[in-house]
Amino acid sequence: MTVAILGAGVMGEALLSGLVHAGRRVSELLVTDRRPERAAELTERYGVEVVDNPAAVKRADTVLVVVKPQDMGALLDEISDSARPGQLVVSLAAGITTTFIESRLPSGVAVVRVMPNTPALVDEGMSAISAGSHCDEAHLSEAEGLLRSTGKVARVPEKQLDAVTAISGSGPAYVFYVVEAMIEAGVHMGLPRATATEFVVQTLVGSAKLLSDTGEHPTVLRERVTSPGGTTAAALRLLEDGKVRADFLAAMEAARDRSRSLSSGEPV
Ligand SMILES: NC(=O)C1=CN([C@@H]2O[C@H](COP(=O)(O)OP(=O)(O)OC[C@H]3O[C@@H](n4cnc5c(N)ncnc54)[C@H](OP(=O)(O)O)[C@@H]3O)[C@@H](O)[C@H]2O)C=CC1
Ligand SMILES: O=C(O)[C@@H]1CCC=N1
Repeated sequence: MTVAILGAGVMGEALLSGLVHAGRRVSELLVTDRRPERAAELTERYGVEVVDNPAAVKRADTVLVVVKPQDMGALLDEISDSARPGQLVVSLAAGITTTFIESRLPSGVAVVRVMPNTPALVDEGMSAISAGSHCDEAHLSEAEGLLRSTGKVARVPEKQLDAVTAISGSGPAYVFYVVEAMIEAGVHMGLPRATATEFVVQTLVGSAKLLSDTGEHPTVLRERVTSPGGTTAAALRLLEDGKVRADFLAAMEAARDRSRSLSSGEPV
């Protein structure tokens, strides 16, 4: 079974590396990229064959499309003549609907839409997948199996994908933003940058493990840290006064709205 990855950027490489680590034979993988030097880099790193987009689609059973949303229209036009009914096309592009993709490919091509995230690079990704209109269970299971090599996978109705994009697709960026802010705070208070970084990163890793291993609600875990009249309560009061929680809600609504607008080709 041959799998082609069209677009070998951040997410394309995460998929490639996940598939290779999961034991998929390199001889059954193909990659494409707009910049030949990037494709050559991946050949050197993974031993994978680089071809052009139409050739990749002709040779592959399953095609993973991992270009930016703004590049999807042109790419689909380029591969349309090479795609065939029954073939599976899996799109990872934010905001691009299965209807948009299906309308640009021959009828009968099965389309699955995925929203992954960058922890896929370390096999700790969270991917949501949704079926297009010509998909059967075998297509969905196939897509699920491919994504599982980069972390967890869950099926969601496509109408939830814009919210998922806002929460888990963009989510790592919010976490890194908070980490940056905490490190800067440590530096402001006189800690060496390396010390602040080590303490913040391990606090993040430990807290994530606590959430995931115990399954406890974050409110319970937060309350356990917050001693009456103590240091945490003093910090949290400031965050509440600053409406940080409300800002998070508004920020993620902005991400969801941007995801919704991408299919219509709204300019950057
Ligand atoms: N990064 C993330 O956290 C996430 C990204 N996604 C989605 O994944 C997709 C890819 O994102 P990301 O990997 O970050 O983006 P990148 O820009 O890193 O990767 C896209 C790659 O596709 C190449 N490309 C563009 N057009 C073509 C084409 N016609 N044929 C072959 N290759 C092409 C680009 O080349 P060039 O460099 O020349 O532009 C680039 O190397 C996006 O649609 C994004 O919405 C989804 C969830 C999370
Ligand atoms: O910022 C973006 O548009 C992409 C989709 C989700 C994460 N990165």
